Amino acid sequence: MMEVNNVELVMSAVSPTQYPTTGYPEIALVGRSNVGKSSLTNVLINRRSYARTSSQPGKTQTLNFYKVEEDLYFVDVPGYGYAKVSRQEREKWGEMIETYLTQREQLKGVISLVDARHEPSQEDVQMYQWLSYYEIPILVVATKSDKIVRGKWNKQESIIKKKLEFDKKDSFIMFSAQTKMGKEDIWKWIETQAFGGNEVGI
Ligand SMILES: Nc1nc2c(ncn2[C@@H]2O[C@H](COP(=O)(O)OP(=O)(O)OP(=O)(O)O)[C@@H](O)[C@H]2O)c(=O)[nH]1
Ligand SMILES: [Mg+2]
Repeated sequence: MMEVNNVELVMSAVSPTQYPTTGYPEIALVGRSNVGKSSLTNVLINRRSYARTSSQPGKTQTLNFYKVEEDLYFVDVPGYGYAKVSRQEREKWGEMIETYLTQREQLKGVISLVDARHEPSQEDVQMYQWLSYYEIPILVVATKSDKIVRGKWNKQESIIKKKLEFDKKDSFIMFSAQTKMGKEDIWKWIETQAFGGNEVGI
């Protein structure tokens, strides 16, 4: 697992002209508002509260590029499914992330977060199907697993995979930002996508 000492939020971007130009591989995090994207980012980079987490959904409004060492970027994508934004804002959001996800050469994979407790929403399914269509490597992370008893993890995994029409070529990991369960496996997936399996930075 990559040992992270240095992280920097280098850019909050809304358009391609603002994306970083260093050329490092990028891993994006997507999921509905409040699902735990910022919390996962913080666990991966060993910070308690580097990426802003909030109990108020819809806090993150831009593509946030976190530079991890001189190796890669995590891109925190603003959450979908936040009801209180206007249709116009939603359309703008859609355009921003569609442009990023379909046109960014440096993008090596997407971590799609779902809530471990629930069947994925229609928007979760749409996002997963959409990423599949563009042949983007996907890791589905079922987060907040600390909120369900261990005995139900397998059942929840089946429910989530069935609803998403999960493809075997993708990966699935149960995670908790509270217990950090799944962190090492998520790092392994990231390193494989970003560097073809060669560990760096240790
Ligand atoms: N128990 C538990 N709570 C979590 C976990 N992950 C996130 N949370 C909580 O869920 C809330 C939302 O987490 P964030 O990480 O801010 O969610 P986000 O997806 O970044 O939300 P937006 O930026 O609004 O899209 C916060 O109160 C977190 O503390 C987890 O694994 N377990
Ligand atoms: Mg966030």
